[in-house]
Amino acid sequence: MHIKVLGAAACIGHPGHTTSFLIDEDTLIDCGTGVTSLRADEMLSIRQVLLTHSHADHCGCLPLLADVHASRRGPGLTVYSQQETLDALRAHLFNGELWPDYTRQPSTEQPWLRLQAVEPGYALPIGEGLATALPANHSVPALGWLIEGSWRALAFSGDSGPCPAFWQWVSNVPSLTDVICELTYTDERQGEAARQGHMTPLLLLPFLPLLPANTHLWISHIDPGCREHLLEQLRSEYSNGLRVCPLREGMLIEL
Ligand SMILES: Nc1ncnc2c1ncn2[C@@H]1O[C@@H]2COP(=O)(O)O[C@H]2[C@H]1O
Repeated sequence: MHIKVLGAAACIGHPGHTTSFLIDEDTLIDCGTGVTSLRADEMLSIRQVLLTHSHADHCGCLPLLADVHASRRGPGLTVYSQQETLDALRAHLFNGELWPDYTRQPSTEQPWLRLQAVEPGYALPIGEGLATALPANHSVPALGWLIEGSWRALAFSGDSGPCPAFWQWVSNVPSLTDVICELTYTDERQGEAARQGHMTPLLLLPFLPLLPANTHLWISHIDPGCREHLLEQLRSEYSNGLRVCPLREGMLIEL
């Protein structure tokens, strides 16, 4: 299995795209603006979206992706997320006003967009691997996702402030080699991080010793105003063998 980073930024603005990762050819984690770099035929190959939460930087391109399937008579998509997130999609995106209700078109029995409610622990076979919903702690209901390939496993925190249940979970995955963790603000902005359900280096620090020493820690969702300072802060506060790198669009992670 391979995971291609289509978007990992907190905001748009060239060259940044918001969160979207493509797993093999048919599965997306989140549907931020990163998905717009795919060709239409690649979009038609996507069959499922593992959605972390309802904020627009993570689901804002879902109406347009569903429209590619509808207008080109594609196979349609299934979105997996918590019930609250799916309710928000129905109420605010696919409501017939902001966008056609593709959860009921062309028919309620076989719509272009199918919504499947999941909770942490729900496991879904994808390709030769497994995707499992993980707990998260954000300003709206949110999930992380664990992706287990044949040999290696990657955990994604989604947007989340401190969430001990997430870190306990991933530290018990024997094949874990990679963690993508959001780190939005520097320590000086801990107040905003707490209000919005985001991480700073100091908030992340207590969880890092739970990871195997050679884990790759990829940082996503960095506020563009504090990128270099934030990475310096993390490296100066934690220098204990973890390989820490900012996640970049276009990167491929093999599992
Ligand atoms: N009080 C607030 N709570 C949550 N998000 C906020 C608030 N004020 C501003 N925001 C912004 O809204 C964004 C929603 O998505 P994010 O959580 O990625 O980042 C959040 C902030 O950039």
